[in-house]
Amino acid sequence: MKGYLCLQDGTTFEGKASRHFDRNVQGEVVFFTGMTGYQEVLTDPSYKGQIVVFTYPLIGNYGINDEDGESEEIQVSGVVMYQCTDVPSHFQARKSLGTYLNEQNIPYMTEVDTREVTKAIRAEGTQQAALSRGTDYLFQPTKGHQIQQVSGEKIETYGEAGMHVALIDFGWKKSILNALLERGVRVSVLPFSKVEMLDTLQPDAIVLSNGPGDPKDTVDVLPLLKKALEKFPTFGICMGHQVIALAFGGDTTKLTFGHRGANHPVKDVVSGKVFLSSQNHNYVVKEDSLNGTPLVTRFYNVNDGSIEGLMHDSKLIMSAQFHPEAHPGPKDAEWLFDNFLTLVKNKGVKTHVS
Ligand SMILES: NC(=O)CC[C@H](N)C(=O)O
Repeated sequence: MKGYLCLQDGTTFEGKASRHFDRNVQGEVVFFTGMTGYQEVLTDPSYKGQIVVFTYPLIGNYGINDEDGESEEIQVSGVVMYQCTDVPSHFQARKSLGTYLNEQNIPYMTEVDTREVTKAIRAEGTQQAALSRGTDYLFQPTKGHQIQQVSGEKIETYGEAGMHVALIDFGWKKSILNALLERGVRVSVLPFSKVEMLDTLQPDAIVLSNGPGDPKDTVDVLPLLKKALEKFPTFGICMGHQVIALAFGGDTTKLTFGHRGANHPVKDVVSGKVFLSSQNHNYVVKEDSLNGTPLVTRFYNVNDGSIEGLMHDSKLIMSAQFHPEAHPGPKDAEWLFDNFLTLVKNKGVKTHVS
């Protein structure tokens, strides 16, 4: 059966529709360039509501396992691939990717020229798109604020003892929690709408999580958050990084087409080193908006020069636009967790160098 990926600019792509192609889905269309990591991408809450195009031509070859989910369920609205294998091969594989998508009623398309789709997105920018049975899909107005859809409602605690970190939940990935637990940290996951609870929790440090949609959706909590940032050592990851910039009076803007993949080079201006990073974002901090704020740029993207991380000029506040927790992608930036936790332990103030 035929299916169509319809972009809002009128371009359409034909492909083969999956078994559960019985409802049209609309979402922002984005492309991910990693060769592996599809399970992590599909379950990462930062992808909430998006239609993901995998540019690598063969997806699903190691199946779906019990370990790699970043949350309990698939978060994307639809998936577009060139080829999706029905016969996975891996000792941990529990089911095929197609079965997993069908079980959760997520429509997907195969036999799509994903290179052509990617070229269209690169030329015209990230936009709304639909998976539809026909080419005449009628676009609906979009409803914002995806963070509310993925952020939890109550405080959850993990780990027994050790330094206490509050993980502010904008839609956290399991790998961020794991990176902290592996380092002997006790974690309280705190919904972003309950930031005022930090005064009761009195953590040793806070980590601001990743999350879906526009970082400006957090505007209501920014004044409270800024007070917390000035009080507790803070590390912001992806949306958390963007929120730190906004809280201190910086600004964010949307890239024409975001960074999503496992090999984005980032330069650390402190060490002069370049490393590869895992990325998934549409928005970036505007460099000129940092003038007059206490934030300075620590990391740059080597490809397009955009800001990849910040540090505060006098407090222990640091951030990364990329994903040091990886999953998917290289672990080359994992040292940032060690760096941050060591600085917290040593009450590091000015130096952010490991
Ligand atoms: N992974 C994230 O936290 C993404 C942040 C934000 N939603 C963006 O697209 O830029």
